[in-house]
Amino acid sequence: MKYAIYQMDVVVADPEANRDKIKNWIETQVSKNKPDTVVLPEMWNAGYALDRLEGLADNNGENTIPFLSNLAKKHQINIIGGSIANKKENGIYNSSYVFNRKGELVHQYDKMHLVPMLDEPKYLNGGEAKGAVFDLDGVKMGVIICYDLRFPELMRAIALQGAEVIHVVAQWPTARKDHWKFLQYARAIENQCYVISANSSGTCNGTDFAGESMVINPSGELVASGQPETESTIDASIDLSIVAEIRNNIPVFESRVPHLYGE
Ligand SMILES: NC(=O)CCC(=O)C(=O)O
Repeated sequence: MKYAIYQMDVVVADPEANRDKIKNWIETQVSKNKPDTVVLPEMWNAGYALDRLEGLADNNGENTIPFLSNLAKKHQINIIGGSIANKKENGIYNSSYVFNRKGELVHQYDKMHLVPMLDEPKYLNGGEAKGAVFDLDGVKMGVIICYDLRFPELMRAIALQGAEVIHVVAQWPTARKDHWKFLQYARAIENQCYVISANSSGTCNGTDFAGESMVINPSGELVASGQPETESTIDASIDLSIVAEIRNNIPVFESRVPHLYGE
């Protein structure tokens, strides 16, 4: 499966400009490399303009869902749609949508762990749906959002449901870039799955975002990565046969003893 990852400089507080950027970027990728799957970063509609989200957030995906669905269908690509600020009945969420090649919405997820260091708990509601897997081109996959990466329980739950590829969509700051990188290696190794991330670059309210989006294989080897702090595209192909191979050689899932973990 061929991937193109958009390590995007999100235009703060300008959803229309960001939709234009994404449309142009997808059209360029399709004409250049014909990817099977593209990945977008976190909060790409508004960035971290949290105090202005009342006016900027989408309403239950009413702009984002048709926008991404049409692009997926038109170009026959899968889209891991990053995430957006999204207004629902009882508040604003950080919501992710995933579309298959037919433009069908196959998965949605609201970020469950809100990041205190970026003030999310003050402005957003946390999602309450259980982590779940979806299917793209016959492959079981998952998606988590940025700060979720610090909670191994969530990725483990998704891997236990059979995910072979887990995406991390992010706006992770440069200030903690080593955590960003090492946690992704750890999650890939412990869950013996591909970890594929799309981080943003650029700056919002004095916070610089790290870039360095990554593709890590189930053995913990780096397949591809983006430049630090620079808008760019990461192209990578993944070989799914490695997942079964590593899971056979080091049978971590069979060696688990959950009844002894005191949960
Ligand atoms: N957008 C985020 O969730 C950032 C997470 C972060 O800054 C951290 O975990 O550190």
